[in-house]
Amino acid sequence: MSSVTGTVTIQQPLNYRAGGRVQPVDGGQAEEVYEPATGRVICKVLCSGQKEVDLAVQSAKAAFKIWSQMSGMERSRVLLEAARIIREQREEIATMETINNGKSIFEARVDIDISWQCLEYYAGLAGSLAGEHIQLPGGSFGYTRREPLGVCVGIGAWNYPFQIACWKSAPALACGNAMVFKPSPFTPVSVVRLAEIFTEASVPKGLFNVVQGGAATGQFLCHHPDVAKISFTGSVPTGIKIMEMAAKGIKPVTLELGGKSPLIIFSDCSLENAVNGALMANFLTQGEVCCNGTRVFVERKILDAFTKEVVKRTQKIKIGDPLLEDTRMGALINRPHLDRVQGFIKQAKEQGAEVLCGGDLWVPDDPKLKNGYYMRPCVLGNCTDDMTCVKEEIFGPVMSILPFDTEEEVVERANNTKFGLAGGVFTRDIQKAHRVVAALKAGMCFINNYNISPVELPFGGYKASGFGRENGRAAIEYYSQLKTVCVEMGDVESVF
Ligand SMILES: NC(=O)C1=CN([C@@H]2O[C@H](COP(=O)(O)OP(=O)(O)OC[C@H]3O[C@@H](n4cnc5c(N)ncnc54)[C@H](O)[C@@H]3O)[C@@H](O)[C@H]2O)C=CC1
Ligand SMILES: C[N+](C)(C)CCCC(=O)O
Repeated sequence: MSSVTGTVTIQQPLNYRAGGRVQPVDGGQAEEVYEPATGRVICKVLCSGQKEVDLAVQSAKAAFKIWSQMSGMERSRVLLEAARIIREQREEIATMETINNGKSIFEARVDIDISWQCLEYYAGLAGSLAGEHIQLPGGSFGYTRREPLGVCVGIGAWNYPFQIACWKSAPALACGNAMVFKPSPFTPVSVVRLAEIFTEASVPKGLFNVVQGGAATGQFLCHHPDVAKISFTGSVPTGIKIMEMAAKGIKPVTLELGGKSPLIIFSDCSLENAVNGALMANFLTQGEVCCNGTRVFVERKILDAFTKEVVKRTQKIKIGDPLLEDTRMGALINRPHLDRVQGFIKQAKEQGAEVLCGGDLWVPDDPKLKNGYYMRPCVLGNCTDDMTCVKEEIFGPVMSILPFDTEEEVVERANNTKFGLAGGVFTRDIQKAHRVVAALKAGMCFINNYNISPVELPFGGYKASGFGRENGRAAIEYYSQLKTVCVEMGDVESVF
């Protein structure tokens, strides 16, 4: 693949089943796939119908029979090999991700590193997944077996296409499950590469399959009787629908949904670290990150100093061709989304917020980028808790600054949201730091940093941000089930 923006087209089929790329046997509605940096169509994706979804599930079911019988150590070796191949092909995968998503190559490389680290981590756990032995009276005993669930479905969002697929498939496969994955129709490309890598690493054919499509394809997957579990990353409204469908089949679900997370900056922080943290919390992947700390609460004493510095640094963010080495912000995912983000900024102004920098469209000099979906990262001042920009997830590069006076007040305001994905605090006072994160109603909290992703740590939400966890040991619980075996060593003492 040539790595120049504006040149790539993709011809190969984007479904993956039984160990190879295939065209779907039914459905067939074609959706255009864009390169956000240029607005160019790079391919068309064919949405899968019910028959194709069934074939993918049957293929996974057949592979499950083999994979689930292998030992954890055997599975570990295969996953380690997949991690090695991803590492080896890091540049090619990151380039593909940048072309299809619009994020900078700098960030895409980090995403791919987190992806292979995730596979390595679960490969490491696979060999030690086990039940326990429990002694009972008279020499009898019981034991538990940690068993896989079967065919798991993964449904992904478009902001971290490859990484989301790894966060779901790595623990699923480590536990002995098979998977059918459906990426967002906006970013169908890189996940098929992951499927090929699993095959190259010698998983049984059909263990990891990809079906392409939107809501209709997703519904066929969720309703399929042979699907044992659904892990979903996406918006709250779709999460609700997924849970309703899962309820009909009594299928367990993991929901990684949206957020409107607070970042609390106390006056006793290191200002430089806090400013860096606020940029990390708001501007990765053009702000299209579920756990972003978009409500930046700043203690009034340092409001001016913090605001001045954060605006200065935001204005310096290099926007441009995402495949260039020095670009730090690329293009948003598509035109409707860019318009939506612009709409939030317009509404914020109408409601009394002040645009301290950015928020307007970025107009490139390079003619090949002129139809790309760029905007300047935005900092909003003069915000209040009741404004739409402070309440709703914007999913774009828009930070809202909110002054506060006391710890008690800020904790209450930080928790005053339907969401609960993440939260952060910057302070040098260790007691205060731990006290405040303990009081935050959010699943992923950061002290003196933000938006880093060690795969060893569980990630997931409270409240409307969902439930279940990805990463860390915790994810094992969501991809396995316990069988209890009770063993009698004596005679049966019948009641009858
Ligand atoms: N908590 C987390 O880990 C993350 C959450 N998100 C959230 O995702 C949203 C943005 O992603 P989008 O792709 O726009 O979300 P979305 O909810 O529109 O779509 C997510 C996925 O669900 C599929 N889908 C849509 N309707 C469906 C249905 N009725 N049945 C089955 N599948 C269906 C889509 O095709 C896509 O693959 C944001 O709200 C963001 O906060 C995004 C990334 C990470
Ligand atoms: C990698 N990280 C922490 C920046 C974001 C992960 C969650 C998401 O998929 O939005």
